[in-house]
Amino acid sequence: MYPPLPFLDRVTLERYKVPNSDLVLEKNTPIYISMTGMHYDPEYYPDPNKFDPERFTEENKRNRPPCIYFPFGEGPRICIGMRMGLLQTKLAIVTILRNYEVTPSKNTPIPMVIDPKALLTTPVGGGINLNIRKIKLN
Ligand code: HEM
Repeated sequence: MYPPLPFLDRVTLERYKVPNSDLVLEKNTPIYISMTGMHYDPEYYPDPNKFDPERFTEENKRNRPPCIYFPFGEGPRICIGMRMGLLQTKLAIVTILRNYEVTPSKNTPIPMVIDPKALLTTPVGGGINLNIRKIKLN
């Protein structure tokens, strides 16, 4: 749910009237799109701070409108390294979880508090404390 990059930036190439509103964006207006805001919008993600992997079943993904979950951006400038990023992340998680048990500690912030001054999505304090225990394989 937490996008590592919390927002996308764009610039209008021409004057644009936002449909169903009086808002007009002049040419060359910088636009910032909050991915964190979209990913935590209770209209699409009820109880957004709850850990609920069911949100990402194929059926639930299909039923959401586009651009409601887009951690790699969207459109012609979507992240070119998306597949590599997903692969690396899954490999890292599997490599850790096959050797270690990871559990919250008494110092784990739940929910995580995001540093409002950080450019990237970063917890306040710069990290998340967890208990890590090596799994003994027979
Ligand atoms: C979990 C990992 C990653 C995340 C969450 C991520 C996220 C993003 C996001 C949000 C954008 C902006 C897209 C937009 O404006 O619509 C972007 C752009 C980009 N990313 Fe990634 N990225 C990841 C990994 C990678 C990797 C592994 C590479 C290269 C090997 C990469 C290369 C790029 C490049 C070159 C762009 C600019 C694309 C353009 O402007 O045409 N990213 N990424």
